[in-house]
Amino acid sequence: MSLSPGSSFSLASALPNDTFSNDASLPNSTPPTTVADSASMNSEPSKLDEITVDVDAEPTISLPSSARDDVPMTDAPAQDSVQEGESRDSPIRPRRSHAAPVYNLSKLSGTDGHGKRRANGDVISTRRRRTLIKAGLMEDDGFLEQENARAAGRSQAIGARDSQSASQKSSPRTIRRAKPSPPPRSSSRRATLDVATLNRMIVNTDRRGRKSMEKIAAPPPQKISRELRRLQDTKEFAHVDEQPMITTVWANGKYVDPKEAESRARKRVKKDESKNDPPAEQEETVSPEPVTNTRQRRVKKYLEKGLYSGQDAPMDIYKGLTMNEKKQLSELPELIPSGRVNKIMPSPMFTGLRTLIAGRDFRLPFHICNPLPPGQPKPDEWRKMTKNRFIGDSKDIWRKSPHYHDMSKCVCTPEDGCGDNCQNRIMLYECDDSNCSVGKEACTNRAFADLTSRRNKGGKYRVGVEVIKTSDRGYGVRSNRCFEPNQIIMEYAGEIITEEECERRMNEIYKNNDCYYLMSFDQNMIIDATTGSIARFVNHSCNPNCRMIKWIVSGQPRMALFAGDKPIMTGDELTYDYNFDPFSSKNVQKCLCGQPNCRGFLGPKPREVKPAIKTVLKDTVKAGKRKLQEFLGGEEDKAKKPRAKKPTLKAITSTRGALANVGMQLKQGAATALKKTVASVASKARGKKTNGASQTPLKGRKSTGTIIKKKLTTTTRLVKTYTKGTPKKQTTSQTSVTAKVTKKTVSGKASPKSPVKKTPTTKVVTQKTYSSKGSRTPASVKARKVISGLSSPRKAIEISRGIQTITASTE
Ligand SMILES: C[S@@+](CC[C@H](N)C(=O)[O-])C[C@H]1O[C@@H](n2cnc3c(N)ncnc32)[C@H](O)[C@@H]1O
Repeated sequence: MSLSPGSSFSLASALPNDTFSNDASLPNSTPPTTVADSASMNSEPSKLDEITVDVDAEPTISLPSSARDDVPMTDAPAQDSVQEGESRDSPIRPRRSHAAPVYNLSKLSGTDGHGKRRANGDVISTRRRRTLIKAGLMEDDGFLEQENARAAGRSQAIGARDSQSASQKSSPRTIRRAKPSPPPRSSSRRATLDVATLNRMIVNTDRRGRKSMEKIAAPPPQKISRELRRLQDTKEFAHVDEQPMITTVWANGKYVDPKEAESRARKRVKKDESKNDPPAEQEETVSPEPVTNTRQRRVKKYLEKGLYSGQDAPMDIYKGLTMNEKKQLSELPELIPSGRVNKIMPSPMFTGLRTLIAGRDFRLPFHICNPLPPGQPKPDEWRKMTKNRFIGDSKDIWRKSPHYHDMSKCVCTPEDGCGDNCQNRIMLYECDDSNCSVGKEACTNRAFADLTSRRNKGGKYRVGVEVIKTSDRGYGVRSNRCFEPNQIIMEYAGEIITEEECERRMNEIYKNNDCYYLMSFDQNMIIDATTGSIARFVNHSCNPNCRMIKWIVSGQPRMALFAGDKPIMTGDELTYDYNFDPFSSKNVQKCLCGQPNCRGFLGPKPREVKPAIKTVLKDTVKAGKRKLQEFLGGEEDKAKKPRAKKPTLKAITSTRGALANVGMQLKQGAATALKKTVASVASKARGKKTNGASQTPLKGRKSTGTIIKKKLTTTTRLVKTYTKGTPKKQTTSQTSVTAKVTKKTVSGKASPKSPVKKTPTTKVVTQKTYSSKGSRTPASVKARKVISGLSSPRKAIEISRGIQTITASTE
């Protein structure tokens, strides 16, 4: 093998400390097999061998094809080169003639001095050894040549070769090529590289190429999970099915038997065939071709005009609209006419254009609880509290003040169920085991207990209310469910404070507030629900659907919001009449309840009613007196005079309802209000009975006469109360209380003036207590206190500033 002088390169081989496999330990045991070996064996140590490669002598570098077939590709060039330089017939060489060429790469690359790796039992040479089997390097016989040529001045080598071949061949191409090639580059980056570097480059190139080839040939194994690795040798992994796979077909949740399906399909085909079969005479002529799929595709029918047929979009959608509506319409991009007329299923919106523009409120079905999604905004200052808490001196005052234990006791029977006639109910006392013998199951006068158990069960439906943000009145409360008339909804709970504390808070803490949450309570104390229950968010309305009522529960007064006389539907905003006392004109707030009877501002009930009441009262007093006279006279001279015809009333609904009606009648100024009231009570009672709305069993009700008497005397007493006392402060509480007094009177057959003396029953005793010690009567105390509070000295008035008076609550 020889290279032209110009194209020769030096092949450095590590000779003295060559780390070639056996060289260090057994120099003679393994004969040199490569150029490097032979060179190293025959040359002086630490001397670079210079191998001259003749680039032009192509046959010497690339084996003849015949020879290549016989010899492994990797070995051929090396062997050839050996054959050239050495004796092929050497007794030692042939044995290893097929060995791959080995290069001492560390030596070649100059990294032989970098370090050594010690192995057990090895005699470590002083140099690091690195063996590279140049397998594949010579696979392409032109590769080495090209690399060498490139490294040692490719242009020169190729030029030389080209010129030679050009002289040999005379094809036009070769002629063209024979043109004088540009002079070889005198300086090239690679040309100046030493052999070691070049070799390293060759090796690297080879390694990279081989790797990439390997990658293409066999992509790197994908990472598989441990479980799969364990399964690798299983048949399942290899997708080898030992048993035949049974596939089942299911349609509409039913197993489809393939045989059955097949037979059915066959039958269907037959049917179709028979349908499509030509007449018998033609049958003979038709060749028996196999029928493939004779089923015809069904033609789809589209509905051109459907539900809204005849409601084509108007060409001029602005026609007939007002200017404002036109403007609004033009702002709705989806309604801008596109020019296309929708002929298929026109939308009904074209007929409801106005509705679409204006929008329309709708009401959910009554049984749908549709709570707001969580995360609604809540006022920062609100701290929720579901039970009353005494603050400061209020506790001591409360302790010292009279309590209401044993002040009312009902005599209902389980059949009565503590209905409308229940003494406790009438007195606004909640029944419990201490004052009611009917029992938990049958008693229907345990609203607060019911509320507690309902809330304890939890859930939005049971709570039944939620805080909403109104458009103009701040927060409000709406129902999440339906409530029956007079059903308890929620308790108004908060901090119970004294008047002094209230005043302090008003002057110091709430002085800049727009909203007040102060409610007149009991014993001249106030519930401040700034920290309190949800009920504090209930807004005012001049035509409310709820009432705030104070009840005595286990001897303690408690306030709660109750549904009014009408049921409350899901989604209704809950309101009650604040009967607000703004104290000064500065505090007067505009009422935004939007009711037809709105008073225009948040304030007490109008005083204009007074004269009317006075007039009415006078008349009513007269009428009442007359009635009473008649009644009492009738009682006394029963035998002498025939009694007035009694209405056939068997039950009444509630005293409160009746009295509300009375109030209404008084406002109308009718002197005959009494009669009408009685009539309305009677009719209402009848109605309730018919409808079954009342929870009171009718069985236990007393005689009609008694009930009517009660009502009659009630009215009388009411009138007297107003006449004697402070008619301005008419309240339902008063009426309720008065009703009791009257009832006593009736049952005791005593005069209204001295009901106590003539009350023989337990009921009467209780009532007597109230009437004789008016200040101790819970409801009357409450009512009177408020009344006196409103007309009391300045301080009291100041304190009541912004307080929703109890009169409002109990209405
Ligand atoms: C007890 S708070 C009711 C809850 C209050 N809306 C809130 O956002 O907290 C009473 C205050 O609500 C407002 N309010 C209640 N009802 C109103 C009505 N009908 N019109 C105007 N404002 C009302 C007034 O500012 C009043 O002082």
